[in-house]
Amino acid sequence: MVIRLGANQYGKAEVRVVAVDRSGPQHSLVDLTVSSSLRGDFAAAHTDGDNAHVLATDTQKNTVLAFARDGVGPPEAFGLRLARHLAGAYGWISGARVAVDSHGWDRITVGGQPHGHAFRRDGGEVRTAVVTVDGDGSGADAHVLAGLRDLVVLKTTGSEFWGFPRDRYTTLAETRERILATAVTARWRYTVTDLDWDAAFGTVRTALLETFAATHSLALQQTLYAMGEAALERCPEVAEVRLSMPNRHHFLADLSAFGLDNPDVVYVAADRPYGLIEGTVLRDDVPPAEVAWLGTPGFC
Ligand SMILES: O=c1[nH]c(=O)c2[nH]c(=O)[nH]c2[nH]1
Repeated sequence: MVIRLGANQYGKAEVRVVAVDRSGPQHSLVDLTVSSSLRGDFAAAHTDGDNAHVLATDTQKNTVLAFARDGVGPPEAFGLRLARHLAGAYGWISGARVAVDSHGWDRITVGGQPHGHAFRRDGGEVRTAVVTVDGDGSGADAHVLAGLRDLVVLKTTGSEFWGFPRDRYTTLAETRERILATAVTARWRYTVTDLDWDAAFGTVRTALLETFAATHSLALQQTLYAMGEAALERCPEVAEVRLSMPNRHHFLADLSAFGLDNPDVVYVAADRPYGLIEGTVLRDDVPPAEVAWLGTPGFC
């Protein structure tokens, strides 16, 4: 029997970095959580404790902070800079993955005027980017995923669920009227590495939101597909969209014990369990790039 080291990667997870631009009277800030992972020949560190190939995770953290000194820009661009640098740092490093979560802040309004240096955290939604450089960081081997998570949406009508099979365990009533609510996690893969990242992100996010609202839903699965389809239609640089959408069930409350009817007014917002609807929508004329998704946990 031979025991050997299999796939491995290592890096610094969740470096929290806030970079402030004070160059004008209206300050701006970016608030990031950055995780780096390196792939390559690190066998000796595992088998012999030989750290000659180990770019310390502390160094990786410092690199994140140092790179933020020069301005950050969109998370995709920051991830590309970092991943290219890390992948090219030493010959034994064969690739780098950098994940960047961007936390939004809104300017506080005082007396109707946007304040220059006071901000309010803008809810739970997070913009995400994952850059993978497979190779020495020089170019064509880079992949960019953009995305978002915890985009919480709800519609009060335009959602039905019926026509599903019934067996001896089925109790769910068919419905032609229900609340549809979810917290969208989405990641999409670009076919390019040079793009107006903020504009493309805005296009896809708007496509997701508008389609959630506009689709008369017969199932969350149908809404998911329509959202992915709209993203691909509106952003030609996107090859595939992966979506994970928990069905945040809202059950009509039974008020009959109180002698009250309930004509679609009062709902119990259930916490768990929840349906979990996940899917990929993709162009079939673009080659897959599984390396872009390596290390991305869960469905997307
Ligand atoms: O949109 C839905 N899809 C399902 O698969 C499902 N299953 C369920 O119980 N409710 C729902 N709703």
